[in-house]
Amino acid sequence: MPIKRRKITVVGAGFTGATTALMAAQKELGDIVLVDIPQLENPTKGKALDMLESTPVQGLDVNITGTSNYEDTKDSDVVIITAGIARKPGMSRDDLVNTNAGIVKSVCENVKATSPNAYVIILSNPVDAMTYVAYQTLGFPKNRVIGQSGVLDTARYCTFIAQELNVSVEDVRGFVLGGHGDDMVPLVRYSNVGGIPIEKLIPAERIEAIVQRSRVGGGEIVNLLGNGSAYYAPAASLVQMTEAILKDKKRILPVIALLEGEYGYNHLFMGVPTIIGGDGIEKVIELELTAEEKAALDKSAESVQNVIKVVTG
Ligand SMILES: NC(=O)c1ccc[n+]([C@@H]2O[C@H](COP(=O)([O-])OP(=O)(O)OC[C@H]3O[C@@H](n4cnc5c(N)ncnc54)[C@H](O)[C@@H]3O)[C@@H](O)[C@H]2O)c1
Ligand SMILES: O=C(O)C[C@H](O)C(=O)O
Repeated sequence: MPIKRRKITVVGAGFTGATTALMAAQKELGDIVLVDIPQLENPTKGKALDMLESTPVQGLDVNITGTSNYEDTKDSDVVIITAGIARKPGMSRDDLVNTNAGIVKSVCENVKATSPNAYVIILSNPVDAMTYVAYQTLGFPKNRVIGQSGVLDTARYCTFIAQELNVSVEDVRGFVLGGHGDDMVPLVRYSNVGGIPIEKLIPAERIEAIVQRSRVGGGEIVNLLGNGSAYYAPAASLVQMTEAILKDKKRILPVIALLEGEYGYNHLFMGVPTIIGGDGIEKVIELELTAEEKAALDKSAESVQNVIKVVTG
C-alpha cells in the first residue's frame, strides 16, 4: 500500500480555525480540510484556496480544501473543533455554554459518523465543558478526546516570565493546571528558566503579578481586540498538540483530559499534565501538590463542575 499523507480536519473556519489550518499546513502535518456551516461554504472554500495558493511560494506539499460536507472529511486522522461563538468584552467564557454545547454536539455527531477512528481536539469554549460534551457525543475512548487549554495558558505564563527576565522564551518551562477560567492554577513551584527555579530569579510579588496576568490572559486579548478573542496563540497550541499526535512525539503537555480518580477527581474533564503521542493522551501525569496548590485546584475544579452541570442538566 502506498503511504498516504495524514488528513487533518479543522471544523470552524473562523479566526482560530483558519489560522490553525495555515499553521498546520506550514508544518506539512498533512492535508487539511476546513469545514464550516453551509451558509459559509463559499467563504470557507475561498479561504482554503487562498491558503493553497500560498503553498508554491512557501514550498509546501499539502492539499487544503474547504467544505460544509462532512463526507469530504471522511477518515480524518485528527479532527480539531473550533466551531462556535467567541466572547466579547464583558462576557465570560461560561456565557457561551448553551450556544456552543449545541454546536459541538452537532459537529461531533458528524465526526462520529465520518471519522470514527480520529483523535479529536476541542477548542470551543467553555472548553472543559465542551470537551465533556464531545466525549459524551462521540463515544470515543478517553485517550482520543482531548481539550485545548493548558498549552495556551502555559504559553502566556511563559511569555510573561521571559519578558520579566529578558531571556529567551526557549529556556522557560512551566505549566498551568486546572480549568480554562480565571481560577486556573499556574504551578510556580514547577516553573524554571534554564533549570533554575523562577522563585530564585523573580521576587514573589512579581511572580504573583505574572500568575494573575496569566489567569486573565484570554480576557486581556478580548478587551484589546474588542470584537472576538485570541487566535494566533490558540492556533499555535492546537498545532503543537496535533504534531505531538501525528509524529508520536510523546510530548509532556498540559491538556484537558477525562479524570477518573487522578488528582482525586472523578468524571471530570480538566487540564492536567499528560504524555501526548501517537495514541492521543497516553498517560495523565500525577504530581504531588502542596495543600495550597490542591486547594487552588479544587476551586478551579468546582468552577468546571458548575459549568458541566449546565450541560448535563
Ligand atoms: N480553548 C481555548 O483556549 C480557546 C482559544 C481561542 C478560542 N476559543 C474558542 O474557540 C471558538 C472559536 O473562536 P474563533 O475566534 O475562531 O471564533 P470565530 O467566530 O472566528 O469562528 C467560529 C467559526 O465557527 C463556525 N461555526 C459555527 N457553528 C458551526 C457548525 N455547526 N459547524 C461548523 N462551523 C460552525 C462559525 O461560522 C465561525 O466561522 C470560540 O468558542 C472561542 O471562545 C477557545
Ligand atoms: O478568552 C477567550 O474567550 C478565548 C480563549 O479561551 C483564550 O483564552 O484566549
